[in-house]
Amino acid sequence: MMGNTAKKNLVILGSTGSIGRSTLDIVSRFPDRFKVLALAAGKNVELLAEQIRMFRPQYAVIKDEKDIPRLARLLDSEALQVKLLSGTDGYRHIAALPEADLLVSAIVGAAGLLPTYDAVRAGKTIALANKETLVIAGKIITSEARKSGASILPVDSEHNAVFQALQGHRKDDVKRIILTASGGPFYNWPRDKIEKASPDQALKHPNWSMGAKITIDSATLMNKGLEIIEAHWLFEMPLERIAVVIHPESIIHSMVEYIDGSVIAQMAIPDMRIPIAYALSFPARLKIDLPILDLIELSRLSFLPPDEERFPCLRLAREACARGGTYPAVLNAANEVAVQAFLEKRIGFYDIPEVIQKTLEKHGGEALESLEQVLETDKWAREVSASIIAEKRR
Ligand SMILES: NC(=O)C1=CN([C@@H]2O[C@H](COP(=O)(O)OP(=O)(O)OC[C@H]3O[C@@H](n4cnc5c(N)ncnc54)[C@H](OP(=O)(O)O)[C@@H]3O)[C@@H](O)[C@H]2O)C=CC1
Ligand SMILES: CC(=O)[C@@H](O)[C@H](O)COP(=O)(O)O
Ligand SMILES: [Mn+2]
Repeated sequence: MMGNTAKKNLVILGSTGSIGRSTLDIVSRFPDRFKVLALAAGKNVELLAEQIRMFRPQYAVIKDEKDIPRLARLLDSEALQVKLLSGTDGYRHIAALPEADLLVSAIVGAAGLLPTYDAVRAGKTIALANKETLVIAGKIITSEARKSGASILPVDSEHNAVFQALQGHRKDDVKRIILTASGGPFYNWPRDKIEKASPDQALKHPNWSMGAKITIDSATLMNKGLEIIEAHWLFEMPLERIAVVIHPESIIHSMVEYIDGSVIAQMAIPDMRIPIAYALSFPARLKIDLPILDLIELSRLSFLPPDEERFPCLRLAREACARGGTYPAVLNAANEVAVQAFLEKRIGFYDIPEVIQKTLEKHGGEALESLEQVLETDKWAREVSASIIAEKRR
């Protein structure tokens, strides 16, 4: 039982990533409020070792077992008290530790699904950054959360904004959710220029500093497509009542429109430590020393409609959500494969939506019944999209 003065025991999946590092920045500012129980990284052994030395968790997990000896060598004898685990079993073990109060789910991609699912089944509070989990298995995750009593607190800036704008209001009074999108680096580029965009250009997000995968998703607008599906599950909102507006300044992080015409927006500087702090401390707020939002200096905020002709991923995501069942899992897996291929310069920018569309066209589609089915669909879609890419390169 958490008292007012008890520290929250945190498990942080993806601690070496952009969200993980921002989370640890917040934790380091509030040593009286939070204790790091477990950390989990992918391959960044050096950074994980540094984090272990600094935060002294009881558990740490790395993806490959073969990296454990190198990780152990980087630790001093005191830090070596940590129990080192590896792989999916390790992530799943720490996700459901009985002594954990809150799990930060910040592994990128479908790899975050199983540990997040375990935390949900264990009835934990989950600060959810890993949107892919809800995209591919939203029905299963939300239904398990209802059964176990798990709370899912959104970290994704738009969903965190919507969550804030919903506080103190009646769900029945909501007319629409309006998600803002920066539009990415290419929102005002013509199609023929976007077509030749390089990974380096796509990785230059105008407002946010994030991991490579989500940054490319922002450039294609697939990020907003995934966020529509995420909002659909998180807020039980029908697809047709989730709108997207391009807002290049990323100051309004999203809005809720009510039946009386009131629109409640959450605004802040684009810094993920703000939504992370809110999720970590909800319903309280933490006093964080960050630059203020200076509206006079900003002077204007702008809004434009999204262009699905230049950014077809938005349409593909909406269609996959409308078709439902296993389609969003196919969309997500094909996107992960295509984004990786783009980053490795094996395909061009507009090959991303093409690969996703072709993969979706090959899919039969089933009603979503089980986690196993999600994993099988994910595997199938990865194989199909990889073969479409291989065929294109022949
Ligand atoms: N960054 C942001 O501002 C935002 C991110 N999100 C979401 O949060 C999640 C994380 O994003 P972000 O922090 O940017 O991503 P990063 O790429 O910066 O970090 C990803 C983290 O996941 C780990 N990881 C990668 N692959 C695997 C794997 N197969 N198994 C286990 N761990 C793995 C990485 O480990 P390592 O580096 O050690 O290999 C790293 O710790 C994504 O789902 C993203 O959509 C949502 C809103 C905003
Ligand atoms: C910070 C965050 O939540 C990201 O999802 C961000 O919103 C990406 O920016 P886009 O609006 O460009 O997708
Ligand atoms: Mn977002």
